[in-house]
Amino acid sequence: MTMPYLQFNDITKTFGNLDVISPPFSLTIPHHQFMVFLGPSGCGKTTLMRMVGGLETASTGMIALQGEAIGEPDSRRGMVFQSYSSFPWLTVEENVAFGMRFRHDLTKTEKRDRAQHYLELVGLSNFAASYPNRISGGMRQRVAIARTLAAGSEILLMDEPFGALDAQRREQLQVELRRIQKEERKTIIFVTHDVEEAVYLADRIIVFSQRPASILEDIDVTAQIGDDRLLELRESPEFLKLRSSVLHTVRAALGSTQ
Ligand SMILES: Nc1ncnc2c1ncn2[C@@H]1O[C@H](COP(=O)(O)OP(=O)(O)OP(=O)(O)O)[C@@H](O)[C@H]1O
Repeated sequence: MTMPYLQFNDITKTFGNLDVISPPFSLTIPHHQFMVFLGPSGCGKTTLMRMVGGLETASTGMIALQGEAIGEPDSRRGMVFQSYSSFPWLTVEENVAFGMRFRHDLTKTEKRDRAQHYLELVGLSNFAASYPNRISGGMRQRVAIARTLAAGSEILLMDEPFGALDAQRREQLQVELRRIQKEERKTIIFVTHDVEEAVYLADRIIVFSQRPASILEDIDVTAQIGDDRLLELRESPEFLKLRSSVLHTVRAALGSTQ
């Protein structure tokens, strides 16, 4: 039997008197899966993600990565949040290189090559020497993604990373992220409120109930719309059908009838 890659084993979480994850939450995420967590505000998605990152501990239960309990944050698990705080006194390339500061296995030249490779991947080669306050919010988000990839994280934990972007940049980054995830074979947990974004990006969507969070639905997106996410797919009948059914599930989670 193969070892599960990332496994939530009977997790519960309480903050004081507040039950955030309950009943015990269990989920297995295979290697290289693009997983999207979708659910009402405040239901506990971020808390679950922070647990994978090692920033929060479960009240009961365990999260295991390849059979080993998750502990302190390390560079295997990289986090990208909605608002990225870059260092204004470092260039774009230096900000990306900063993600590799603990990679003592890499020489200075290798770090530089890697930084350039990932900047190219996110389409920012021409801005390597720019300073963060001279580029747009969307570009800064790409810097954050490049930095996390350059660090060599095999799991990307992304908490509404595109939330603050305008629709056009958001769509562009969705396309790029999906491409990078497939090319680099990353495992991603991506939190969003946006159903369209969820369906476009995900191999699989977990829809959460209101707090305390439990799984309302586990949707195999790839089985329904395939692996190849061309932009045109968003207008296809199968995409629209799935989007509408996910929307209904999310509305049901909020307790409204329509
Ligand atoms: N450190 C903490 N101490 C006390 N309560 C907390 C703490 N962290 C989170 N909570 C509470 O736990 C609940 C779940 O929060 P969480 O951020 O995980 O939700 P979420 O589903 O990610 O919400 P959103 O989509 O709005 O970001 C919220 O009610 C929040 O106020």
